[in-house]
Amino acid sequence: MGSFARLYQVLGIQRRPAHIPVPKVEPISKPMNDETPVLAAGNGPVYFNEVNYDHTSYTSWLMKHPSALSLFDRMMTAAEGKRIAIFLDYDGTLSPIVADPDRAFMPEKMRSAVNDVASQFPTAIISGRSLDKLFEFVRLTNVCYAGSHGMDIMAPTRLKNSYNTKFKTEAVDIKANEAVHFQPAQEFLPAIQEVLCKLEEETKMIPGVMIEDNKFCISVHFRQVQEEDYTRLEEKVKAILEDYSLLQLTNGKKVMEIRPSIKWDKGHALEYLLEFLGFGNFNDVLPIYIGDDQTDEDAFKVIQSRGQGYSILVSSIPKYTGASYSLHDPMEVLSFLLRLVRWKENSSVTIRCSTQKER
Ligand SMILES: O=P(O)(O)OC[C@H]1O[C@H](O[C@H]2O[C@H](CO)[C@@H](O)[C@H](O)[C@H]2O)[C@H](O)[C@@H](O)[C@@H]1O
Repeated sequence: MGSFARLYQVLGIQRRPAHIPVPKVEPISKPMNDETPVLAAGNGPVYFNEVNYDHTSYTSWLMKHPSALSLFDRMMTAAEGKRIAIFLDYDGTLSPIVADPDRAFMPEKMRSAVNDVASQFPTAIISGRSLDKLFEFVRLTNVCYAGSHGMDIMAPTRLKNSYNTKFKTEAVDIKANEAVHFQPAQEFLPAIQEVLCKLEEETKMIPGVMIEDNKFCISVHFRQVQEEDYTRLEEKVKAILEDYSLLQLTNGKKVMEIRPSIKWDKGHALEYLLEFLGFGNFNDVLPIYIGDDQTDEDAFKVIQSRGQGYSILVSSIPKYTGASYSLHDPMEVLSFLLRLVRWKENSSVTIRCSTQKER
């Protein structure tokens, strides 16, 4: 048994045995499972999942979105002398996707790697989870956090160089360090709370539904719902939302997400955090963003439009993405983070040695 597998076992994380295929699940009306379309030559969009995609298509997809591990040296040579900042998604990136959202623990090795990365580079974790839940999972005090898809940002004040004062209130993090909170969707909280109560009441008769309160967003999980109940669930959710025109419905990995209809997403959170870190006005800044889900595409777009930085999609299947690079799964994310730390340590030694020689 590999060390990760052992770690998963100790932590009680569920993994699907390799010989049991993931059941093929049809989308509700749009794709609502783990799969996103890839273009099959001449045939229009096709939905791939672990059952029906083949390795040839993954290999040709890799040509367009090469592995950030294979190209690590080349990427880092280009990053030499730049101010690097690291942005990480949580579910599916730092923790494996598991059936029970409450048990999506971060392996200890990953926590230690993120801690090491954060001691070398400004680091932020941007997630759809509530800020509290995210902090409970990660438990590191040297990183910035953005929960609710970027609508709830908490950053240690000591990491701050400059920031936007709009919507800002001073706060204190659990270790009593000063922190900055940024919550651009506060006015939506009453509506979100109302919808949460209605959803809990009106979906409780559908077995397997799990409603997750992510503070400024709500996740309606259907990973454990029987396929024949999908339509009923979707109808119930949509009927509730008819009375709330300021809330919108989006899709993630076997989850429907309800969130405020404001122009604020993970891409905006990335820009906000760059500004907060004092990196907003420099043209030698190189953000590295790693994420696995649809909501991470907004951050990939920001990196693309800045014309600087590396966007890395975590995916074991071919997908439409704006990311330039890829990593196969959280284990590869771990390897990438460890290499990053080693690269930084080695480049610091090289700089120290050459400065000493010059003296
Ligand atoms: O932005 P992220 O950190 O990727 O969060 C997105 C959603 O992730 C979680 O749900 C997903 O992971 C669960 C645990 O592995 C899995 O059971 C679920 O099917 C996935 O959709 C989280 O529970 C959601 O609230 C987040 O919005």
